[in-house]
Amino acid sequence: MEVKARAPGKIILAGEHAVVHGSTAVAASVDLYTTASVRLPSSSDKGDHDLVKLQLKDLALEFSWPISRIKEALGVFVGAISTPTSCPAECLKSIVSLVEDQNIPEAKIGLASGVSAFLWLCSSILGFVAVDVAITSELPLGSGLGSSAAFCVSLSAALLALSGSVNIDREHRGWMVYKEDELDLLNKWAFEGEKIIHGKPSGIDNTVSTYGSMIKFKSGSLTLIKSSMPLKMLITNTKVGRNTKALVAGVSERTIRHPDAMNLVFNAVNSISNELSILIQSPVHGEVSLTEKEEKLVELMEMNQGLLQCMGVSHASIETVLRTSLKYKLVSKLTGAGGGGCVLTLLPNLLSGKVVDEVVAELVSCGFECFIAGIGGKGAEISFGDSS
Ligand SMILES: Nc1ncnc2c1ncn2[C@@H]1O[C@H](COP(=O)(O)OP(=O)(O)OP(=O)(O)O)[C@@H](O)[C@H]1O
Ligand SMILES: C[C@@](O)(CCO)CC(=O)[O-]
Ligand SMILES: [Mg+2]
Repeated sequence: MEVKARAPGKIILAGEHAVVHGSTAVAASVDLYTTASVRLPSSSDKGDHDLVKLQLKDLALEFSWPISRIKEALGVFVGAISTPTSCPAECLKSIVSLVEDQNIPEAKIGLASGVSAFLWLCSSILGFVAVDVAITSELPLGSGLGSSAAFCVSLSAALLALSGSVNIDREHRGWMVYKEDELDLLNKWAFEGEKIIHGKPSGIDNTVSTYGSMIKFKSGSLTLIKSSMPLKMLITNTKVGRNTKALVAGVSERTIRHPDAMNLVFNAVNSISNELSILIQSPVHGEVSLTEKEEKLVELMEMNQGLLQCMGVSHASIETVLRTSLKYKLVSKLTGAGGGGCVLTLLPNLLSGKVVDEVVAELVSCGFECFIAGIGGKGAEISFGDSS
């Protein structure tokens, strides 16, 4: 039996990092997906019926463990748990040793946390059974577009579909969406995977990947929102690698050193996110009103970027994108954890295509990659049998 699940990445319009410390943030899904195909091999599949296998297709990597090895390492901690549960520290140690068995090449060692999250989700949701999982992704990994969340959401969605713990029409062909209670369950499992990858996630990335659309998020709760103005964002990937867990930990350490100052920074971000959410939802009355709203949005993005610099998560490559876009009177802010990764630039409604081409050409000449993705679309979906 085989099931596929796909889950989108995201951009954060305002509030990254501060959201980990209780501030409001605003995020939207992007139409770039991670897909997990999960198959339970039958006893006639020679050699595979006693293995747990993970294939990362885009990276041409494959990992596998005999079920007996996983059971021996994790048996005391897990086995088809019906409610989303955090991986205990002792269990994580055993998972790390299972991952070490696989000798991941040093250049790709960042994948170890994703493989660990896989082992926790797979053995907790399905128990100790042979399974063949293949992952493909349209998202750049570790670049601020929520690749870790899309990985955890797509994987958990497919595993839940096979576990029998969700009510779903297995005869339906094509993509379908879980019902609300099941989406909540999926989101909670994905959050447990994110904890293994991010350390201390706020939950915003897995939430927007699960539900899609655009959300306002604060202290674990979401409000779906809808922008009344077109939001065209140029996404520039600086291609500077970074790791969200380390950046989140760095902000927490700065907060311990300067609690009063940092709490004021987080409060300022909270106000920016709330103002941004009201601004984008309020009605637009003609072109003048749209231009005015864009000017306010640009100012909020600029202020948020300044506060992210205060938190210590900007980077020389991000500053280059800011300076380059500013030459064309365009404003940018980092998105996601920063430290490199992706930057958003608002493309106002009346901006000419010629200017967009020029700014893109200059950013590309710096070695960056630029693209425009659709935002605020679908969340997680699953499919049994053939789908495209
Ligand atoms: N398709 C995938 N296959 C395997 N592992 C993945 C995949 N996507 C993400 N990961 C795991 O997530 C890690 C990247 O997560 P990280 O949180 O650092 O970046 P991100 O999620 O892309 O950005 P942000 O958290 O800022 O939005 C990878 O190093 C890997 O461990
Ligand atoms: C940096 C952060 O705020 C967003 C990463 O996309 C971390 C989190 O909220 O889990
Ligand atoms: Mg992440």
